[in-house]
Amino acid sequence: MNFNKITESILSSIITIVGDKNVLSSANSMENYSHDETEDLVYYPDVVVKPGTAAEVSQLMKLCNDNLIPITPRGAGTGLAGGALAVNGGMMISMERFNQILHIDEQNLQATVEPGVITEVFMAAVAEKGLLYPVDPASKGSCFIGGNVANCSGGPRVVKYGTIREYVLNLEVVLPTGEIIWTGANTLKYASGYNITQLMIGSEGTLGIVTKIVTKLIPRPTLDALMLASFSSNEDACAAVSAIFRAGVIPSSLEFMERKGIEWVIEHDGISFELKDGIEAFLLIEVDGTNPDVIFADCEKINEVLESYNCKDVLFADTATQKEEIWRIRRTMAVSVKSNSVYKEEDTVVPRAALPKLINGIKEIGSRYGFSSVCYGHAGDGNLHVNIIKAGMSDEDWNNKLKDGITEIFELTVSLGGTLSGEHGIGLVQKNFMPLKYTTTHFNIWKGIKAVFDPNGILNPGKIF
Ligand SMILES: O=C(O)CC[C@@H](O)C(=O)O
Ligand SMILES: [Zn+2]
Repeated sequence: MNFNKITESILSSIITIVGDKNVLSSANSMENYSHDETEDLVYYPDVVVKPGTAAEVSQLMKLCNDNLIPITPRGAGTGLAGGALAVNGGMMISMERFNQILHIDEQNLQATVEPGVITEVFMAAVAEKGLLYPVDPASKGSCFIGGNVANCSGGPRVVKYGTIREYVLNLEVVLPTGEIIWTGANTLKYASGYNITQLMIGSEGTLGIVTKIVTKLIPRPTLDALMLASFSSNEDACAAVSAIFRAGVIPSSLEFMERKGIEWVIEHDGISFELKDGIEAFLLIEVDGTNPDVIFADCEKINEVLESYNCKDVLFADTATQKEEIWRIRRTMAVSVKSNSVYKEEDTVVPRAALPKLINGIKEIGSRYGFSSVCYGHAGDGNLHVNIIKAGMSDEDWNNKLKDGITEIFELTVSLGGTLSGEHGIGLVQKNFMPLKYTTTHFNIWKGIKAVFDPNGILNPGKIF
């Protein structure tokens, strides 16, 4: 695609639309927008623009569409697949000024929220009304709900409550042509033609820019119980996962952590936690609800399963502080791994009973290619975050051989019935692996959809496929 540069006259049109205080163009002022949380990739846009209304987004889109200027939509920049990087320069549209919770509708258990609201801020606002919005990725304290929509985010509670897909009812979207539409209806059911709302979710800013989100809310569970089970092997821990569901329990979280990940959290975050010798893997298991007898019975069932899968020890968190500490270990793991080592992160997902084969395969591939990995993630969803660590690998192997190792990891994932990303998206860094799973037919369908929404291909070019 041949894009045009932003001329002086286009720049002055941009300033007319949003005002000059909402336009950044010096390298210094754009530094924060030149990267996200994906490894060490840096791409500067030519200009960062911060509109405040859907009408302004519409005018910006029209301007870029008419002049063939690429647009990169941007949330909080916490993405892990390079989806918000301005790989073609051009205009970055930052949604940070869309930061209002517009309405919490307690009659219908719904809320209308702008995309630049921090996920945790939204969760807290609905919690005040006794309600739950359960989609809480590890970065909930800094990510935007709009970015969560774009990436189809999940987090630890997906196993019981589902991804953001289950919570978005309707979206206001600005299309690259400048048209503004509502994608569906504020209803719990939708059988009225192709579902554009669902198509937008996970489209990684390639089809339109979301300017309002209507979400479903649910009543808050009042009770929870948390346990941390330790195992002497990854395989035992992973094998116990599907057995917990077979025993009739759906935990509200079921997370896997390798020992090395916890060691790095302790080192990086100063968390005090006793790691016993011989323990290699952990399952963090939470159940929630409103009936203490049911929660107690669920914990008993889980305990029985854990015993039969060679669990070495189960720590029940007694107090809110202890629960918070255990969750902090899990939630800070991504940041700790990142600050400890150069890494490359994969987001493999398989049907959950295939987890033991996946983790064993990843380690076996690593030993053949000479890389180590730290794995953790949402075991209840069959979703493992595989952090491949550079330490111990030569620059040459890292640059030349690693790609083959990652290809093998994805081939294994696909052979186990899985796919490339469970919740981080494809963005820039995973797109070359897409043919390992998807055929020309899939690519043709995607390209056809893209052309209908974005005939000039200006919106987030170079992402997904
Ligand atoms: O929320 C994030 O930023 C991503 C890290 C996340 O996938 C995790 O499970 O730790
Ligand atoms: Zn995750």
